[in-house]
Amino acid sequence: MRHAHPVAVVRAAEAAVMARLPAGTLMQRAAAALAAVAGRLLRRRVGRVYGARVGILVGSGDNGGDALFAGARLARAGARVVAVPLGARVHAGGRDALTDAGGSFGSAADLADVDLVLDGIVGIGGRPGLRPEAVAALRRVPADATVVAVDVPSGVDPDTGEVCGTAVRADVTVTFGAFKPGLLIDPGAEHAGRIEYVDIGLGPFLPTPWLTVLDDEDLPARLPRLARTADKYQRGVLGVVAGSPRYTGAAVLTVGGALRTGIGMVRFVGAAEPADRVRARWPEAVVTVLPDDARDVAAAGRVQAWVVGPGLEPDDVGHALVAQVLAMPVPVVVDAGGLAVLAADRSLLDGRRAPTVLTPHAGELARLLRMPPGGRRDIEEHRLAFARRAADEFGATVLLKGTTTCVASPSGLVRVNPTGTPVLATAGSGDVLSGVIGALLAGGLSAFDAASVGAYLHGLAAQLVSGPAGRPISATDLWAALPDAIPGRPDSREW
Ligand SMILES: NC(=O)C1=CN([C@@H]2O[C@H](COP(=O)(O)OP(=O)(O)OC[C@H]3O[C@@H](n4cnc5c(N)ncnc54)[C@H](O)[C@@H]3O)[C@@H](O)[C@H]2O)[C@@H](O)CC1
Ligand SMILES: [K+]
Repeated sequence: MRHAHPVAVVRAAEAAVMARLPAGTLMQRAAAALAAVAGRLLRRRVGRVYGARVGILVGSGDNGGDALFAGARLARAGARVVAVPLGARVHAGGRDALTDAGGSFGSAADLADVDLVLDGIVGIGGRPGLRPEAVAALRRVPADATVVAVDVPSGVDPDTGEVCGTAVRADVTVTFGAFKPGLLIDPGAEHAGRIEYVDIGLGPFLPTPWLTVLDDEDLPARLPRLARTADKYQRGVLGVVAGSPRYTGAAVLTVGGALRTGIGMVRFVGAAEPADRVRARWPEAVVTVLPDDARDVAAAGRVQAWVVGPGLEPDDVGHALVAQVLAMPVPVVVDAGGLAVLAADRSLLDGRRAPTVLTPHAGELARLLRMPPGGRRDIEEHRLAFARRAADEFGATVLLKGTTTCVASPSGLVRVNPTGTPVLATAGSGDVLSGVIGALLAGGLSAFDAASVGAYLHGLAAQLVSGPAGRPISATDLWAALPDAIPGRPDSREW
């Protein structure tokens, strides 16, 4: 599992480590690793370091210092290194090291033919946005040069991923001591490119992280355990309240997402039209058709978790359905039309003790939070902050969909999903996701695990069907790929 720490935490850990080490040790560790990555990239690009052309964009702080010391190492290996100062001063030790090693200082015009650029304009000490001289220098960097950001791409807010104005777009970001949240969340994540993490020894001084990213190896231990003796009821039963006479497909997609994630049974509860569609496509689902006034959802039978909302209309019937489901003392996923009902009547969450997972995209969250027009854009630019705020305000686990899906728990933890792909931006893919999360909840996962593991599997399934070329997919393609996205469970050996 990767984890990230905000700047204030990284600074405190750095101070604690620096107090125990000779001055400059951390910067040398950072510079050595940075030079190693740059050397590798140069060998891949031009076959060697000797004679390769390297430009360094140097700001006035220690980020520039890292870049200059790394540049000195590359110059000693024979690279032709030119540094372009962009601030009021440059790191003195780094300046001397570079010139001693045979590197030089020049102007932005000297960047015209570089193979690789080190972005040492600002790191964790920078405010978002770049000054005009930095923007002008970036324009002189050849479009095909390899760009390596030092610690963070300059212009990206390391704590939030926010970008205001121009920011460096890196091929690789070499980050020191800890991932910063802004490297993992768009738009910052997109600017960071591939991230190379360098351990400079901060580990013992970092607190338990509140922001994490699941990796492949984290999955098996986080999936519902499939005990040898479990019957279908013990394995988990999910209730799905979805679809309306107008939107019938959402019900089919949600039930399919749940069944293909692995579950004991799905009980579908809804209006006659979606119920017919579900019966026809998923004969394994147990279907209950509700009367027109939508009374008595609970009479459908016992379940361990509910999904409510895909394809529901936020009318009186929708309200009655969401109210009944949220009144039951089991975990509930609220999606789509269910979120619209909640936005209009937040009191439906009053007194609820069992876990709730809300799965809005930015527009739905703006309505839930009753933001003024433009709220959606605000949320997209500050995804982390709004996901956490909503989790706190609603006392629910909030999965904010988007370019980087963030899952926030009411206790302040966040998981950022690494498997998202733009091919998932297609109608119905959210309905499948709610079924996946519902199945994991019914299987006994916590709300936070169910939402974050669900997002992970959903993204991986999309990647599997769409392939490395990113072939277009439709939501129903995810059904077939879900079983392949689910790794072996730890106790599968029992079989
Ligand atoms: N503190 C440490 O222990 C270590 C720090 N390291 C490096 O040091 C960096 C932090 O260094 P600093 O604290 O000196 O801060 P930075 O170098 O990140 O930036 C601060 C400097 O940039 C200027 N600045 C701020 N915002 C700007 C903007 N938008 N445009 C242009 N200039 C701007 C400031 O006036 C200041 O001079 C890290 O990101 C990392 O690269 C590494 O050497 C590892 C060890
Ligand atoms: K930088």
